[in-house]
Amino acid sequence: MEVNDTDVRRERCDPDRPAHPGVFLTREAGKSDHQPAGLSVDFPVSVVLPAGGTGERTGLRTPKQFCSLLGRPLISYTVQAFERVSWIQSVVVVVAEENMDLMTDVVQRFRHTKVRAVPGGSTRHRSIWNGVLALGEGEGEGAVVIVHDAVRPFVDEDLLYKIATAAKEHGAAGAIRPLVSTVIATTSEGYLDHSLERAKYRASEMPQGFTYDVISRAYQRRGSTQSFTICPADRSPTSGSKCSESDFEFGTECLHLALQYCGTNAKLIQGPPTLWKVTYKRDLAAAESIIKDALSRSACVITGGSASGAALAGALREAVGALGTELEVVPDLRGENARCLAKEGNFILVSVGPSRPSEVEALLTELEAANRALLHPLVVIWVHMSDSDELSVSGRAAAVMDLSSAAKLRNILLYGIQLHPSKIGHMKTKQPGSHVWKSFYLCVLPFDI
Ligand SMILES: Nc1ccn([C@@H]2O[C@H](COP(=O)(O)OP(=O)(O)OP(=O)(O)O)[C@@H](O)[C@H]2O)c(=O)n1
Ligand SMILES: O=C(CO)[C@H](O)[C@H](O)COP(=O)(O)O
Repeated sequence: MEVNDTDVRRERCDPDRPAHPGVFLTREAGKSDHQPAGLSVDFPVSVVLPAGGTGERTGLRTPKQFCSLLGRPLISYTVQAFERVSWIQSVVVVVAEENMDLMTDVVQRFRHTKVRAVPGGSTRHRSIWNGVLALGEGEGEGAVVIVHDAVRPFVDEDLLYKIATAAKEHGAAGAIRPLVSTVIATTSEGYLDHSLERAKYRASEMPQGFTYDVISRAYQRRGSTQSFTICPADRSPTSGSKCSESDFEFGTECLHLALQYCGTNAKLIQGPPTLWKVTYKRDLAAAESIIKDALSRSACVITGGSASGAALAGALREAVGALGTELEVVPDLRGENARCLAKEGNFILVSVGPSRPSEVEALLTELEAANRALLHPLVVIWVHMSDSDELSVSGRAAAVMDLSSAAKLRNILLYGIQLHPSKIGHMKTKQPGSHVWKSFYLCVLPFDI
């Protein structure tokens, strides 16, 4: 999926206009290698992810948060988005009682480390409140709680930081987006009653952040005798009233509860278009394609150290660079180059001359040891250029096919491409994108797909 520059520019000029839904970056669970330099907070931050819904609007039997995107449940992507942020201490995922085992399995399979699952309630507000209660007062004074729908997987650290620090300062903060459609009120007979001036309103999105004091008091039930200290952000709560059963049953907005019952005016922060919530079945397909797109944006090319391998890799880099994919070329994965193992992206192994499936085997072993195919399928392409007339019908092709079948069981998709120099022509002397590169693509022979 391409982000159209014009859309992005337009959004920058006119914040009231929504643009393209955008892209996101994934990282491995528990790792924070992408962390923008210097982001840290000096107060505890925990997260509540409500994931206790049934996803009725998708029309699917499986709740959307457990639907699989590239072999991994949606909830795992959302958890990962928080887990990779070093200054977030813990994540409470709230799931329906009957899905507790499923969630435990997700946590184990994808090796999530900061996560705890607790049972949800019959509505979103009840689930969120259960999550806040599970955090407990142990969170302590001054702690910030971020609430985020489990079905909004594309949230980045920058925004989380802005929300957390604004919540700390103002008591509550929430992400907003410009409205896509005008909001109108209807009469009970189904006629237009009035319409709202679109530019004055915003869509309330997630994440939202609260000091622990504010969120705890916002959810205090009527009739509850528990007392809370008054937090600094407190101004004029509505005549001492507390959250009603009707709020718990029909409410859709935590920021509203903070305003109504703590007198806290949330600070609003415009977030990126990627905050959109997976609601319908088509959103699952869109989320998967965004993930796929992000995963195919970069790859590491390993040349084996030969000059011919490096030349082939260089030509490949220029060609795919023109298509928007970034290639990092290294001779091997030793020493400094081992950093490529920790980076997002796929792998291309280039070899020129005699075929050596053992090189491929060694790479697969390294990738497996680094857990590179744990969170999503990893693509490895072996590009082999050989003068030999014998192209694919050979013992070595069979060997690669065996490797490919074994790799597939480990979530690695191995593809083999054999190039024959006589069919490629003067590849090195031609510009990327020229007819020679077209023939590069045309003369590939897959060992196994
Ligand atoms: N009793 C509930 C209902 C909803 N949620 C969570 O709140 C988030 C946003 O809600 P929504 O998109 O409405 O999810 P569902 O209620 O599952 O969807 P639907 O309304 O289509 O049934 C989701 O992560 C959902 O799992 C929850 O934790 N507990
Ligand atoms: O945007 C939100 C809060 O501001 C919520 O995600 C939204 O209200 C959830 O509503 P629903 O569960 O009905 O989709």
